[in-house]
Amino acid sequence: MNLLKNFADFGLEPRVLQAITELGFEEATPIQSQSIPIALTGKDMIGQAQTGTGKTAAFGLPLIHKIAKEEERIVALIMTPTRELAIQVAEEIGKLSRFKGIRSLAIYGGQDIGRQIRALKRKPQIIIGTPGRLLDHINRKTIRLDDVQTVVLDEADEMLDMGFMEDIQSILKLVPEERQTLLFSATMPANIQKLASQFLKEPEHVSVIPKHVSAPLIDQAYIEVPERQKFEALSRLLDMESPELAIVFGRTKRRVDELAEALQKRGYSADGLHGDLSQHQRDTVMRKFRDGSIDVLVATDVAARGLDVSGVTHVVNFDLPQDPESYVHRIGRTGRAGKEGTAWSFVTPREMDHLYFIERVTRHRIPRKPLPTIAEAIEGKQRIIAERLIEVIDQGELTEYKGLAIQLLEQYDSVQLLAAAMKIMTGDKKEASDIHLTPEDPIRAKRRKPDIRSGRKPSGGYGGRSNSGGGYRRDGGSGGNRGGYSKGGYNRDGNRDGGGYNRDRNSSGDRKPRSYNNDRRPNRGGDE
Ligand SMILES: Nc1ncnc2c1ncn2[C@@H]1O[C@H](COP(=O)(O)OP(=O)(O)OP(=O)(O)O)[C@@H](O)[C@H]1O
Ligand SMILES: [Mg+2]
Repeated sequence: MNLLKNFADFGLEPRVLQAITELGFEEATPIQSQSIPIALTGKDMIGQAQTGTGKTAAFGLPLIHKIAKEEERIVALIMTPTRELAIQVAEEIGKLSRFKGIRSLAIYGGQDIGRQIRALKRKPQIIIGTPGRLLDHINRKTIRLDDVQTVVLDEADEMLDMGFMEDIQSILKLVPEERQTLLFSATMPANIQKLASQFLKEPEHVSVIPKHVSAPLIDQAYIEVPERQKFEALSRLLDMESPELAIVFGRTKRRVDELAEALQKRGYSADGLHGDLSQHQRDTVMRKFRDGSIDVLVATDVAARGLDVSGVTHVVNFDLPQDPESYVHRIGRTGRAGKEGTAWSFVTPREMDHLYFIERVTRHRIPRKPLPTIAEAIEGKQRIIAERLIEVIDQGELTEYKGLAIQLLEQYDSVQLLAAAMKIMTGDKKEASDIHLTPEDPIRAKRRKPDIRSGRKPSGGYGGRSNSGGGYRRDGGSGGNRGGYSKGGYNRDGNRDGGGYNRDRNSSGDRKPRSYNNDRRPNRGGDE
């Protein structure tokens, strides 16, 4: 197959190409090369490619190309499992359709419905929404789907897993039969076939799974650590590596709250994100993380899917995820768009079997790494302080401090003075004795056939690593560096629909089984 890499060769209209150029996309990623021509023909398709390899534009560009600016009806519907993802996808669609003047709108729970109804009056052609709130609008007759020509299910497998099957069924019943349906995710567990056979017509399958991992973009490792030492391990890792931005995944909402608080006590700039926060709180945390006013985002799996924040250099699984799919998506929050990233997982001794299970399903061996020593942590912290000092010297503007500096140097030794300044900069972090984390029970390995995940291509694997086959060139090649592409303004994050939903444990610590039952359905009461 002769794959096109140049966006201009797809026959996309000039105003769409202009947006692509503006975003700094120099060439199409493999999933884009393969999907765009198929999507343009109007056929149904299933697209699978690794995290961070541009699936949004893969379905977004053909959609935008086809819609006429004058259109006043909703002709395209994109569904996502979480609110932040709806917001983020809407942002990306907005950027890609900017010069064409297409109107798109995000519709999600937790936001004032009146505001959404007013925005709908501006006649958007593309709706990006979470299933619950979409149904709400459909019932209120504020959204009509009679004219929808294209439906996209982003993170389709997760929507199933969250119990959205019935909602999706109800929504799709209202969309004309002769529509085009596209389904995208980095993971395709076997149950996705059920959804596909029900909603898609003779779909083309596009699967970009690299055969050889020449240079993984995500450096994965696990650290065996007893439950009660996890916090110390995390502190040491953060000190040693000083991530630009890090996401730390915890199993439950309670865990996230406690961990975020503990990190703050220790002087880290951290905050928590989970489904029990108000939408306003969720938005605020995400905005702070995006603009760098916090460096550590502690989150439940609400942040595992689709979230695209540039500058995330590290992902830490403070608690191992239950599902291998979740592992793949969580670590995929780093190593995106050709950038490198690091992903560590804490594994308690009793969870080693579960780690092997994740390795088997993802077909990737995760190397073991020793717990960083205190000396390494201190060294890391000091290195960062030294770098900061040098940066400040380079910036100049020190005149007003110089007088006092000279005075002090007359009385004290220079090394001693500098050491004292560095000690202050290190911050006065509270001891671990002040930190309280409720222990989590170990996750037990589930039985599942290794092949179950891969849908059509059992020979593949979705080890959550990008490489030459997966996406971008990492050697400064044209795809690897997005040049002047903006870091994204406000909310471009992922997030779950149901505020009360928890795949994690609820605050009282009960484990929610990961199966289809009503308990696991998003609690939309008061949320949608
Ligand atoms: N052709 C391209 N060249 C450079 N950057 C791109 C290109 N296409 C998309 N991107 C950027 O890459 C990043 C990741 O894209 P996107 O979020 O669509 O990934 P994804 O495949 O959907 O990942 P996930 O599985 O985690 O949802 C985004 O910031 C996007 O703007
Ligand atoms: Mg995505």
